[in-house]
Amino acid sequence: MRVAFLGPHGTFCEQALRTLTPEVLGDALGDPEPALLPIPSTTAALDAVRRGDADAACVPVENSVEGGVPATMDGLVETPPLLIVREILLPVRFSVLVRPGITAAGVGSVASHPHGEAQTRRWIAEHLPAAEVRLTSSTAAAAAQVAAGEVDAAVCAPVAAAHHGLVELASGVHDTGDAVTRFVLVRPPGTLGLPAPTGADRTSLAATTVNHPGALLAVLTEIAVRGVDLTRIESRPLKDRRGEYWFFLDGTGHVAEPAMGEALAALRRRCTDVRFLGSYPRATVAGEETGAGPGPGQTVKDYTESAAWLAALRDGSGA
Ligand SMILES: O=C(O)C(=O)C[C@]1(C(=O)O)C=C[C@@H](O)C=C1
Repeated sequence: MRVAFLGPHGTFCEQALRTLTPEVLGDALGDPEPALLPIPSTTAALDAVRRGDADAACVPVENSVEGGVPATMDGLVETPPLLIVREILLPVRFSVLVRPGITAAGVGSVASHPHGEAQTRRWIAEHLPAAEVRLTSSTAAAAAQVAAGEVDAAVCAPVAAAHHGLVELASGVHDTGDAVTRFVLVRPPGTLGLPAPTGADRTSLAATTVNHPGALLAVLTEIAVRGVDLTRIESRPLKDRRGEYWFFLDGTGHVAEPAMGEALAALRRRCTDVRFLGSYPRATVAGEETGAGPGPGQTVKDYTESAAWLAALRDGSGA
């Protein structure tokens, strides 16, 4: 199997993918040791899976400082559908890499991925105020441009130095400590089925609805009344219908569980379009709280018991 990732070698995306153990990869993809395939953009990585040139892709979806990655969100709602089967949380720490012999005084230009630039903007303004800032398709692409002599410095992962023959001019240059980027592993639905529920899962979906007063509130209410803990909401324009949006919603729970299943069915009735993007084990970083549990009447046991009670009413055996 081949897993596409945002390349070239040395990206945070590659590091995230490499944190997955053979056991997890075997479980998620059916192959514990897939070949890793660097692809120059998130869009191209998702396209490669849709075309069958790759069997899965690892792509960045959001960063705790800069927010969602628009190209990934737009790519996830395209068709044919792709299924998120794992999420990976990677703490991100940036270095400034240069060709050997270059000093800060010799840096006239500095390059990074837009999310990398956003997380180091203050540092760059203070330490390289005269440098022209250039944006690249990934942080490692910036390192490759430095190696090729096209730009003087790259703001990227320290591991990119070894891949591109560069040296560290500065390390720990991020403006906010403890930044985390969330990546997802996607594959086509079908063959392997969904990841099994673990009891600590997340479900991702995208929904769009016609505009009327309270339309979004109604969507959120369907989720809230079933005790699903909403962990993210973000919107992207529909693009071909001005003023209409995809709402990207993440909530705790698995589609196989009654609360999430019922919430999805309700959204299907209420929304113009709903895309199920996947149910997969929830990742946490060290020391992170997992959030509040279900409220009164909202546990899986509560749902199962009330469904059994209703079934008995319907078949005449209960009252
Ligand atoms: O360019 C990379 O190295 C990536 O993996 C992409 C990405 C992102 O899209 O947020 C990942 C982590 C960092 O937040 C900066 C860039």
